[in-house]
Amino acid sequence: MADWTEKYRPSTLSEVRGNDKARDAFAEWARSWDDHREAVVLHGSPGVGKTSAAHALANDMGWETVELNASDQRTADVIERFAGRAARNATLGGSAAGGGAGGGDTASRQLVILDEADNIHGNYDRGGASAITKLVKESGQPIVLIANDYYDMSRGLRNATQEIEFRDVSARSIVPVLRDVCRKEGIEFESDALQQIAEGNRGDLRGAINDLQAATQGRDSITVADVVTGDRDKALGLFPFLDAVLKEESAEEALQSAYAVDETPDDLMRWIENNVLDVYEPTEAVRAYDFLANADVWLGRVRATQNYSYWRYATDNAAAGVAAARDGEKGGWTRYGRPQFWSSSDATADEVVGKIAAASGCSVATARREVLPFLETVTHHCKPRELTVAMAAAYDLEEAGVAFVTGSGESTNKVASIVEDAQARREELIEEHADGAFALGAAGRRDDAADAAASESADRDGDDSGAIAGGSDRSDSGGDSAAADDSASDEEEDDDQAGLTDFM
Ligand SMILES: Nc1ncnc2c1ncn2[C@@H]1O[C@H](COP(=O)(O)OP(=O)(O)OP(=O)(O)O)[C@@H](O)[C@H]1O
Repeated sequence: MADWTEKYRPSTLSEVRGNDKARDAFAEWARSWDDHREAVVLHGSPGVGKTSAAHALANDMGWETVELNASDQRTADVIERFAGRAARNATLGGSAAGGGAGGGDTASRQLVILDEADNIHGNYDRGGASAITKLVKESGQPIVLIANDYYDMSRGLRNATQEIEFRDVSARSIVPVLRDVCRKEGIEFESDALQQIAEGNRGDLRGAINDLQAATQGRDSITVADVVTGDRDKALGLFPFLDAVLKEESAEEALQSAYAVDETPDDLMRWIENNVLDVYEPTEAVRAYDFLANADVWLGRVRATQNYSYWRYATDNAAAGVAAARDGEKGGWTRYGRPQFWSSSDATADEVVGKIAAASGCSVATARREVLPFLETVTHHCKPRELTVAMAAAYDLEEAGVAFVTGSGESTNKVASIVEDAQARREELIEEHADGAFALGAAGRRDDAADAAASESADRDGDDSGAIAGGSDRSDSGGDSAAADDSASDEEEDDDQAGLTDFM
């Protein structure tokens, strides 16, 4: 079953509904691009047609597109390689003569589309943010930045761009889109049912199309009674929920059940994923995995952008999609298994907080409650990288530990390279400690050059015998690092001081 939001994505600007003013302004921006050469920001809520408008415009103009998504790693380097090259690829005779419905230069124009431009601080590294501003200022090709929240973009970027707001799509504009979809899919409808879906989606056309698809799954008509609204008032347990999705309920009902379970979409998806093969036939499972993969993409976007409004698209796919992948209802009893990652992630969590507690001299409870959330925030997705390396070195974390704290995938190259650098850093620190000890023994005084890192910790120890006491008297293995020395020395007064300086 194809995803209707993709199947019915507008292919020309005239099919983008409900934002006529924005659409006209956008077309005008493109037509006059050779005169002003500025990038444009399309901003507005999720699912109102910004990305569709960008692709539709390129189609209308006969321009190619180059797209860089939030899920791509958008460091300065990557931006330069992908977008920069395209953006600077201006033709020598780059004027807009001929070609394309809008008169653009089809032979050479490339529309550079950058998604999630408002997430520059949270998601891009610093190099990425300034690379984008530079790109926008120097581009030889038209650039469209897409953002949910215009004012989350840096002032520099805002000043360097034009701006077009996409408003929430009114129910009045959503209903005809739903009607068109029904006609194309051969589905009879009660107008009130479509009206109800439109109103329930508060301006989000993508959500409305998803709901229509869920509600009409396996039928050829839709009535008001088919459109379930409102949450169930009782929280639903996980096992009844799995029965609902994998065995009993229609797509629409399964979606409502998902809303009634008191779990995040990430966890729901893992439960479903972990159990689907015990219930589904192979052909059903193939279809179900397509939806789970989609759900995973949306969850990735949530993690990358912290935009939790994408959660519902993950739920649409994981619950309604997986239910729709089933051929009819199923019976019987199934021993549902708990997703395995939970126990291992609990074990990893215990190990990580144990290491933090040992290195910092605080209790495990404090490490869990006070220090870990702080580390999770400052090293989210391994950014900034240097800080993540320093943290991994300070607490001697393995890949599972780094992945757990940062929320990055354990098997990624990024995490592996961070752990490698952290180990190199620990070895350097150990060597530095040894040098300091040697210098002290040979010369009878502290050698300035001997140990910049160890001197700080040794001095804080208040122990002039220096690096030897600071470096090797420790019984715990984490004591080799300067960070462990720092924190252990201060443990009595302050056990929640695992600040940046602790492991820098
Ligand atoms: N204004 C619209 N007209 C027609 N279809 C739309 C419109 N807005 C959304 N859609 C439908 O919803 C889908 C998603 O829209 P699109 O990706 O363009 O939204 P968006 O505003 O870019 O959202 P996001 O910020 O989440 O990327 C489209 O593929 C299309 O099916």
